[in-house]
Amino acid sequence: MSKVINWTQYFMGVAKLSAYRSKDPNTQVGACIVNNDNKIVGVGYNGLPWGCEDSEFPWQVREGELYETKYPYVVHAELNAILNSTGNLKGCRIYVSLFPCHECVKAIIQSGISEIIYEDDKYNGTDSDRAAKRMLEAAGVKYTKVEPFVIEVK
Ligand SMILES: Nc1ccn([C@H]2C[C@H](O)[C@@H](COP(=O)(O)O)O2)c(=O)n1
Ligand SMILES: [Zn+2]
Repeated sequence: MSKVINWTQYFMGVAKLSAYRSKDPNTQVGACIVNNDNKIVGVGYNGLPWGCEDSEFPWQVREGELYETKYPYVVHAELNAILNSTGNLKGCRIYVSLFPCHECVKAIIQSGISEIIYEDDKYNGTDSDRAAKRMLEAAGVKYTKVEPFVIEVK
């Protein structure tokens, strides 16, 4: 019999596939926004803004001057998905491979997205993560962790 995946696996699968487009050598993140009709209305991954060549900007992590790291330049997956989206996001869900940072959470709340579904939370307990959850709880935006899944093809 053919394998059928559920909606969560499907949309998280799209988010994770999108992550493979990221040039970040350390952390690839993907996001997929879905409306109440289960239609995909935006996808994104972490990458540089338009016109900023991957080969001309740094990809280093936290050592040295901020200017020489990736952090001031990278657009996060969730923000890219919001910016790439079509139409009103009120009541939509966002599927992300990694729990959003505090900056993306601000954009998620302001865009009207009402639920976050995520798989990884490697920054759990950091100040950014705690601030993100504090804002989500105040704003009444739900967040749900799902277990990673593997599709077996026979
Ligand atoms: N929810 C998230 C968290 C992080 N990102 C991006 C930003 C960077 O490209 C990378 C994190 O870098 P690290 O310090 O883990 O090497 O992931 C995102 O898009 N969404
Ligand atoms: Zn972020």
